[in-house]
Amino acid sequence: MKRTREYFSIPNLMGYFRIALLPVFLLLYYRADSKTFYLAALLVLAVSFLTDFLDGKIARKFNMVTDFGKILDPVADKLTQGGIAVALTFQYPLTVRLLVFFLLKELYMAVMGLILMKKDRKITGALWYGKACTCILDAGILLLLFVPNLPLLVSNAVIYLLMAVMAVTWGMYLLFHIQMLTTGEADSGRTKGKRRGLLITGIIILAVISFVLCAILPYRRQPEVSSEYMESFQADSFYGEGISADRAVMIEDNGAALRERIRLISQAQERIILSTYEMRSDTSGMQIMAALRAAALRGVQVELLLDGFAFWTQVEGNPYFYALETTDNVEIIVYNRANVLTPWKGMSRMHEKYIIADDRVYLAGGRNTFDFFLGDQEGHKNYDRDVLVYNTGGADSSVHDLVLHFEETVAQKCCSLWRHGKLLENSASVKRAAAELDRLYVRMQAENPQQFEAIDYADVTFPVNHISLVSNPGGLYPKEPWTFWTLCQLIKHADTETIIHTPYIICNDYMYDMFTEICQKNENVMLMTNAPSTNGNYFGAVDYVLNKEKILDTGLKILEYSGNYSYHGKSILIGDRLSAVGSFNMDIKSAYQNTELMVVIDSREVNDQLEDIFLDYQREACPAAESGSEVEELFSGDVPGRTRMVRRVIMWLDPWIRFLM
Ligand SMILES: O=P(O)(O)OC[C@H](O)CO
Repeated sequence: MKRTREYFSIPNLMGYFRIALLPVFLLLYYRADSKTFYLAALLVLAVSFLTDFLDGKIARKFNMVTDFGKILDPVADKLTQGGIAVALTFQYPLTVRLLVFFLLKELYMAVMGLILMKKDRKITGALWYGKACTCILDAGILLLLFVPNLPLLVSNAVIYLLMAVMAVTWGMYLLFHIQMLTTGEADSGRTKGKRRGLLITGIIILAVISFVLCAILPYRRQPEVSSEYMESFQADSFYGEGISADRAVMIEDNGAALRERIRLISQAQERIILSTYEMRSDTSGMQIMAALRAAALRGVQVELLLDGFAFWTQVEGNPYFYALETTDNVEIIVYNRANVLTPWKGMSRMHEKYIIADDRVYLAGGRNTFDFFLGDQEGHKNYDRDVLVYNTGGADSSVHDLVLHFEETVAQKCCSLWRHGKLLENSASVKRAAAELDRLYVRMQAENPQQFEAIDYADVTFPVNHISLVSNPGGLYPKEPWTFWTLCQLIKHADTETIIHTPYIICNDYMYDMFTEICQKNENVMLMTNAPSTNGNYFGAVDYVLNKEKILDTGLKILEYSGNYSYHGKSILIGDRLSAVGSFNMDIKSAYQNTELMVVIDSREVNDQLEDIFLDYQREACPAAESGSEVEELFSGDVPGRTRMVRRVIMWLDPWIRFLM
């Protein structure tokens, strides 16, 4: 009778109620595709927390503390924590790993608790690290739960931090338990704790310094171009006699750039290759993913090559990319995946941006795969450029060279297939993301059917004499500056009017010398770059201001672009035949660290088209003044405080690490 009364005491009934609330919370959170469901789920959780807070108080105040209650309360706590972790997997797939880790740790704690109890070992003093871990875990989980749609970088960082905190705590518990089992008691004293704390802080500081040095030092020296490569260069090979199999046209408008990508993907029959430096799951990125998934589902082989740094900030942990990757016929390949254990490899990036459909058509240029570059998205825009190349059917088409280039790139050791466990594949967030991509594709077809229609590319492209691809050597670490050197040789060789458009210009001495050499031979070399106020890249803006005199001293005629949006196009007009378009910025990173791809087109018509485009931009540009007040402008009152602060930090860092910027 007493037992029955214990089971049904008010605090214990509150404990059952808490457990009963769990499925309600999970159901609401799972269905939370609108604010109402989401708030309802959070309300249920709040009621559960309140009940937890009150049941102990009631038990103590009204003398209702029972042995059964002592077990029920922590069980309800753990179930709620576990339930929250499960709920998080609906939104953030990576929390599956957190959940597994959490369960393993709790299992260990339960088993060790039983062993210690059996051996009659009593724990004296509070285990501060256990409490600290619970606090940090709760704070992190509540952050993930209450702040929906956190940037991926933040949610990933929180998840990995929580796992690291759990791992450290687990390690400390392990030492504690060993001590308990061997000596029968364990010291949780403050002095020892303080000493251990200092040691850990010292180790962390040392690790951070070593990490930074290892990441930076390998890139301080930049290699020269080998004589072998120089000897292999033949300027004439960039020009063609007669008409080649390729036809080409510049794609200038961001809306057209998205439409042409969708058309190209939806018309592909056998294979799509997409190489992109950065891809996001925003409006345009989602449309590309939806189209790629649809293509894969109809049997087209889809290969997506992503850079390893952007992969970490945009892809890892993103349910839409998991949904795409789990689709049959899709392979996601990661170039130099960011790894904290090998910081010396970290600075080499895959920066090429191109998409190929079968052996028929490709787009290559400076556009990344997100809203700043694709589609007409409100509030997001950069000006940029692709060249669309159409193979009319001949064996001499550059599309074959590009496919070969892709295959050589992904065959390198630094490229790996993205693999993840079945656990993630089957998580609710991934399944939901796949369904969302499929619905989006149907909607795109209904709302914008024209972009799915086949067009005769011959009608919209110009004849071409020859197309050559220029790229840097493969491998990680600083590379010979093949692309920079080759472009400079072409400019030198042509000895005619040349206009370079680059969003940023950050040069080392070799690059300055090369420009000086070019300008001594050819007075008509103009370079347009963003004015500091228009430059979307903090490093680019600051370094330009600091080194403007040096740039002007080379003899280059500099124009500063100050239109409505930041200019991101990377192209060169060489005389009246050659046009180079691609990913190459006139900076040290593009010259020595990144993979880059420039498409050099010999075609008077394409050259004319690019010249008109250049003139349009140049109307909104002014010649750079010898010395200006740019430094003050970077920090003027109109500039938002946060931007000013970032610029100040970069200004201080620039002389030390400009080779990485
Ligand atoms: O703006 P992007 O896409 O040319 O990338 C610039 C980065 O610094 C890569 O080197």
